[in-house]
Amino acid sequence: MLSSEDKTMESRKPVHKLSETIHSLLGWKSHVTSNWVKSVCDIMKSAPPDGASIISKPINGVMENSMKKKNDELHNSVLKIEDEIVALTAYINQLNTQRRQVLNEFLDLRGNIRVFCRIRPIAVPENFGQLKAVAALDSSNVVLKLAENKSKTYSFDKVFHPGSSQDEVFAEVEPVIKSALDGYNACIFAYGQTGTGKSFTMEGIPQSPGVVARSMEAIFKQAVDSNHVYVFTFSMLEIYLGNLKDLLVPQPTKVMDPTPPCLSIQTDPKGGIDIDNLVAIPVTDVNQALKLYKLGCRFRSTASTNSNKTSSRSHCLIRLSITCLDAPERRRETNKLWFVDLGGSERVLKTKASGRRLDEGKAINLSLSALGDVIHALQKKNCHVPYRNSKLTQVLKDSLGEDSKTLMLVHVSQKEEDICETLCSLNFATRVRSIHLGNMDSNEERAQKEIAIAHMQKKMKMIEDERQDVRGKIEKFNEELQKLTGTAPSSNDQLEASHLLSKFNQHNLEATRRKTTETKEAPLSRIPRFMKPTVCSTRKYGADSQTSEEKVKFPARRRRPSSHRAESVSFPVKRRSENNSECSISRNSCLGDLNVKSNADETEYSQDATECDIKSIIFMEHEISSKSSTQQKGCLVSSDGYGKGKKNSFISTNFSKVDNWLRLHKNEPTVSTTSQKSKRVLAIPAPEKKHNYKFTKKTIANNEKHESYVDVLGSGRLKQVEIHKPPTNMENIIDAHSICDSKYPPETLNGETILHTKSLGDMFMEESQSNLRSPPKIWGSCYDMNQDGGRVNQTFTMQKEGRAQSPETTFPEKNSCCKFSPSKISHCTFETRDDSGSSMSVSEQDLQCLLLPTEMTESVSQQDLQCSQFLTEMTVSEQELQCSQVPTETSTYESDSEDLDTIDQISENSIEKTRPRPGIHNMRTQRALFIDNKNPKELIETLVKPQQNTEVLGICNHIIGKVQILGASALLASGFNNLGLEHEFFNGLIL
Ligand SMILES: Nc1ncnc2c1ncn2[C@@H]1O[C@H](COP(=O)(O)OP(=O)(O)OP(=O)(O)O)[C@@H](O)[C@H]1O
Repeated sequence: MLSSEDKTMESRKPVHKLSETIHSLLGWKSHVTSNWVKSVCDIMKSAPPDGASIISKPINGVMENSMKKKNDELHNSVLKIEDEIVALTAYINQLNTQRRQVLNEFLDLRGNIRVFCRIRPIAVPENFGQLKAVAALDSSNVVLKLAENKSKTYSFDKVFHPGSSQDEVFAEVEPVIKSALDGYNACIFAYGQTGTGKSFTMEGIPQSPGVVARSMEAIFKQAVDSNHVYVFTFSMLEIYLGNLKDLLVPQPTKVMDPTPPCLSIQTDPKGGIDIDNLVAIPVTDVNQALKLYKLGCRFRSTASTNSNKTSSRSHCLIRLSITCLDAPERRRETNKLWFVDLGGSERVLKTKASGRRLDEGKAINLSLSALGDVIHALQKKNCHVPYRNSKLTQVLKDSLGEDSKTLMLVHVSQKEEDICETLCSLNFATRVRSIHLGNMDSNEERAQKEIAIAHMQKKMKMIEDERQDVRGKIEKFNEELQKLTGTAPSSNDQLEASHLLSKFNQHNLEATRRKTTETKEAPLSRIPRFMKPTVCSTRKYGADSQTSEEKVKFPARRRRPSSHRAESVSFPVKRRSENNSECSISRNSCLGDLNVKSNADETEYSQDATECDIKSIIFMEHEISSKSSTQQKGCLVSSDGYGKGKKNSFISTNFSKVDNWLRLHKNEPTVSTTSQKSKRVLAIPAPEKKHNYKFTKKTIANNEKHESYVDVLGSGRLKQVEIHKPPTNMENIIDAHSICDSKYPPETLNGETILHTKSLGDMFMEESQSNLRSPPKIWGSCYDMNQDGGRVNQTFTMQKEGRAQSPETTFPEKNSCCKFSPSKISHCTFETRDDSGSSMSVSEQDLQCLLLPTEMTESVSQQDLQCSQFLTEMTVSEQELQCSQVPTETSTYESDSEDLDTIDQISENSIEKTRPRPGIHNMRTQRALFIDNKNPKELIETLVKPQQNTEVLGICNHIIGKVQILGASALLASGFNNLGLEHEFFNGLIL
């Protein structure tokens, strides 16, 4: 039997021995023509890989030589092309370096800060009766007609007349974009009076995109064209009323929405500026960048003013971070390119702005003046530059100085009525321009500079043409190479790119890891108290700063509705089209119909961008791009998609902020109250469970005051009680002093005052010694425990006046007894929420309330109260506990202020010192203990010395009797009668 391998060999045999077969054929059949032999050889040559070995085996000397020759030729030509490509690549690199040098020289000559002036055209309806105050003299001079025979000329690097197109503007902006790719920090900003076309220049209109869109396109194209691999991240923020706002994060529109984390400006030791918490999204191509830009624009705050129907009420800043690891000649490994659409300067008198519009205008003017101061200081080469005077200059600090390229586009209006603003803008722009050019330059020097600049421009053009030529040649050679070898030329690039990407990812990952380890929080227990986060700081810095433990314990607080939000109403945007309305709206709302929540003087804007909007751009794009990115050089961020498979660490790191926020948005804290308005709380004790309680504070219902201190039993030690908004549906009476057991004086454990609460049984007993009168429908008790000790810290007594509503709130009328064990009484958490409708949360399982009979009135006597089996340390079964559900709805008996007064009173005075207001305090105490005791002193005495009360003896004896019965029963049950003791013995015990 032949094995499968042998069979394969057998099947290959004829092909392997084809040359020998031909030999033999030639010998045997001399009539076979040489043509036939040639054709057979051709077939062999074109045979599939299996036949490759045949080629290597020469048929004869001639064929061997010709084959070798051909192979060599092929090999040589491949080598030659490869050499050419290498040489051309080296040349193109040389040209790149030259171009970079020339560009820098050019920009240096022009100045690190270049200033362009753009004159806004007057629209036809506006044109009527308008005189033109500004005109472009030539491509670099502008004339301002101040009076009939007085005018002033201003010089700028470039002047765009009213008819200039967006293309023309961008052509002048492009060198700065190139500088950004060369590793320089760059900043392009639009300045000018409101309504002069800043947003038109930067953002553009759909038919004619602005500088931002064009720059994005150019930068991605140049990145692909270059021989380097770049990684880009996109961020967008606005400075509104002096505050930074991330435009890529949905802003809260509802009261319940969580507040996004605060953006804060950080300076690194090298002077670099970073914005903490600003979302930076990696973008791999221009489409992603533009989609994010569009999304951010939707979030911008705009409003209708007298000067502009869609006036920007903030400064909008777009940041493109560029990282390139394989280009040591670049200025920086990571640099930033800023696009800034400044808010329009406006004269309040003219715009007649008031309210919020006025505030916005003032904030804009202030920051613009701070920008002017910075520029002035830079111009004067002052040692102190006042960057810190505004958020705008702080953010742009490292992009405005010496080592960066700045381009300012000043916008002016032609209208005569705007002449003052135009004059201010032109003066400001001239001041900016003079930073580098210097006012001291003579005309001759300036002329020389202009010649040098022109020369540089020529040189740059030549280099650029040459580069294009060389690039064309390289492409041709690559195609030839592809034909010869059958391999794609980009494979090397891809390999290189993926290598660089992994390097970049590693770099980022390490940086992130370093950052996290540096900032890793020490365990809270080890941190000094003053360093621990406060509620405010936790709220300010968002949920991120909370430990997971904290998150579990204290669900994120909901935003307290600010007054203006509370006033917000929804109405269609179209109705607000009048100029100078007091409503700021998102940019998108100008385009489409939105549910804008706004009001007069309302500057909050509804943003309709949802989670989906962001995810669709951020995540979907990355999913898509991950497939296409391998095709591109310079567009290298890949991902396996959101939430599945292996994720690109870099992306995941960068997305985490968005994702966290979105998660935060989703996981709104759910209020787990069991005592919502109409919900009932089980009074029957829940099966005991092991709790890991760590309640350290109680929130006790009350009104505005936030905290009060209760000095318990005059011990001098304060127990902190936090007070929030009152639950309107429940009364809480805290009579800590009334339930503290005098037998066990308070002690301190871990700095906390520990109250040995009087057991409920004791209280019950005591109360029964007094005249029972008008017992409340509900009363209950709860206490909290520390995780470890199970110590009772505090006891609350709740009660309800009036009739219980529940049919379950029945109690045996005759035999009105209540059996319970304090040991079964578990924990109770009182929790009020300031904005959630004053709910009170009482843990269902933890709260064990004792319900007294509904019909229990003054007529209830001591005999009726057959509270016979009261055993403080015994667990009483659920059946024994004749308790039922307690409705939490309670009537408002006393005003909240009264509650507060009482608490205050308690806090101020120890029990001994207390001079409670007769009435309220008295009533409380009485209600707490179900007794009618006119004098609180008497009450205390009753508590402290119950034995002195003669009536007490009766009930005590009664209880003792019951205990004896129980004891005897226990003895019987455990078989003591077997010892020979007679029934009389047990009866004697009982009686
Ligand atoms: N060069 C221009 N060509 C055509 N229309 C223009 C031009 N410049 C501005 N406009 C138009 O003028 C109006 C106001 O422009 P824009 O909103 O850009 O001003 P702005 O300076 O950004 O104002 P603000 O500072 O209040 O935001 C827009 O309708 C815009 O389309």
